[in-house]
Amino acid sequence: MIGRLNHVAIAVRDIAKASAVYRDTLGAEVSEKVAQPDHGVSTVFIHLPNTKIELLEPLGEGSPIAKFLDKNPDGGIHHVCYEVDDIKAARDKLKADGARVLGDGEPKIGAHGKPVLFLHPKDFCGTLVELEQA
Ligand SMILES: CC[C@@H](C(=O)O)C(=O)SCCNC(=O)CCNC(=O)[C@H](O)C(C)(C)COP(=O)(O)OP(=O)(O)OC[C@H]1O[C@@H](n2cnc3c(N)ncnc32)[C@H](O)[C@@H]1OP(=O)(O)O
Ligand SMILES: [Co+2]
Repeated sequence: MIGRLNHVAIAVRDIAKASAVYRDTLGAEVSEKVAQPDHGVSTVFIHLPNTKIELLEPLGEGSPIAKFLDKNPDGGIHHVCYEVDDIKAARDKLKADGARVLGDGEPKIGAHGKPVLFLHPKDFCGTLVELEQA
């Protein structure tokens, strides 16, 4: 069902500082910061030849990455995002198999303008999984 690795997300407290590490120390191509108010985060994408790194910084009250950063104050890998051809078909199969789809279960539009869903980390080897429609 899952296809390409779309991105690996890293949660950070200071996205400007993290962007500088990737741009200046690691020599990567780094995008501008974009606010994603529907998701409670700001994002920066690092473009690598075979995938992307998504830097996440909390935005507003009740950000979904706030607790994660409380537990991991230096930041850390927050989720992996896999592409699927049909996100609603993937959701329905995963639910039928007993996996927990987060939120209200309806896809939201993600950072790439495509539908995304999140799956509970306890059902996927301790890793929060994002699905993005290819
Ligand atoms: C920009 C848009 C989009 C894109 O297009 O790329 C994005 O990436 S948005 C990214 C941010 N959005 C989300 O993360 C949405 C989904 N997340 C959630 O619904 C919640 O954050 C959560 C995963 C259900 C966690 O809930 P929370 O209340 O924050 O924490 P808990 O303490 O209740 O966590 C329960 C349990 O799970 C462990 N956990 C939490 N987060 C992670 C994680 N990222 N990776 C691995 N494990 C995680 C947490 O430690 C708890 O475990 P125990 O302590 O053992 O109970
Ligand atoms: Co993501």
